[in-house]
Amino acid sequence: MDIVFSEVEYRYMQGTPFEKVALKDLSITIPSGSFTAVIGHTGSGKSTFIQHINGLLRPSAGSVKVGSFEMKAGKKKQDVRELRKEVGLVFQYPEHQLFEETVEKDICFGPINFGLPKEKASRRAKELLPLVGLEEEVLASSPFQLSGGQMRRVAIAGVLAIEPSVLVLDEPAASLDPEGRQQMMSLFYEYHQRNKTTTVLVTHHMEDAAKYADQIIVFHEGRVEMVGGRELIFEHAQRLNEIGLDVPKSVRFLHNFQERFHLHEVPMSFEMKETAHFLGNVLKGE
Ligand SMILES: Nc1ncnc2c1ncn2[C@@H]1O[C@H](COP(=O)(O)OP(=O)(O)OP(=O)(O)O)[C@@H](O)[C@H]1O
Repeated sequence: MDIVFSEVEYRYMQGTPFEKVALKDLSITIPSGSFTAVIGHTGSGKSTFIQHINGLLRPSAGSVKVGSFEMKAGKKKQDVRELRKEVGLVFQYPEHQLFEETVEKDICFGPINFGLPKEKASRRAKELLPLVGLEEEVLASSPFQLSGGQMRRVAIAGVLAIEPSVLVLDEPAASLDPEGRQQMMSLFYEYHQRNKTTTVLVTHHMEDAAKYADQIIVFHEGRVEMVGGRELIFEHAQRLNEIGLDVPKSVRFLHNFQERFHLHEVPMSFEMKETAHFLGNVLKGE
C-alpha cells in the first residue's frame, strides 16, 4: 500500500509556549513494495515522520494516507486499530518492550490481540524463529533470561508475527557491532525481498541506505531536503556533508578518483559510479 503525506505539518505541544514545529510542509509518497531509507541528522524530524505512519502521531496540518486509511488534521480522534494491523513499527531498542513471561507469549501477543486463534499464532511464532536467527528451544524461556541481542530478535519476531504490509524500522540496529548490524539489516532486507513488504528504515548509516534502499529521503530541519534513488548519494555528496551527514567512504573514493584522473567533466553513468562505489567497498574490505 502506498503511503502518501500531503502538506503535513506537525507541532509538538501545540498552543503552548513550548510549541515546536517538527515537520513542515511535507509532501512525499512511499510507493507500495519499496524499501525506503530515511536519513537526517539528530532532531531533523525522522521519528516524528515515521510515527505518523502507524497513527502514533496525527498531523497538525495536512493529511497522511496509508492505503485507504486517511488521517487528516482537525479530524476527531480516529480508531487506528485497523491501521496498526497493517503497519508494524520496530522502535529503537525494541527489546525494552518485552513484557510477557515466555518468548512464545511475547511473539504471539500481537496476532492474538488482532484476533488470530492461539494455535495459529503459535505456529507463526515457530516459523519466525529461524528467520530472526533463534532456536526453537527459546520459546518456553523467559525473554529476560536471553542476551540483549536475542531479546531484540524476539521483539522483532513479535512485530513480524502480525504480518504487516508496511514495516517501519527506527534504527533497528542501533548499538550493535558492525557484524550484528550487518546481520540485522540482512534479515530485514531478505524479509522485504521475500514478502514485498513496504519497508521504511530510519538510519544514520548512509552505507545501509545506499546498500538496501531503492528510495532515500533526506530530512533537514523538519523538511524533505532531497529524495531519490541511490544516485542521490553520489550526486549530492557535498550538500549531504554540508547538512552534517557523512557520505560513505566509497563515495569519497569515487570523488578522489574523479579528481585524480580529472574526470569531473566526464559524464559518468550510474553503472560507472556503482562500479567505483563497489571498488571503494572492496578497498575497504567489505
Ligand atoms: N515529545 C517532544 N516534545 C517536544 N519536542 C519534541 C518531542 N519529540 C521531538 N521533539 C523535537 O522535534 C524535532 C524533531 O525530533 P525527532 O525526534 O523527530 O528527530 P529525529 O530526526 O528522529 O532525531 P534522532 O535522530 O535524534 O532520533 C526535534 O527538534 C526534537 O527536539
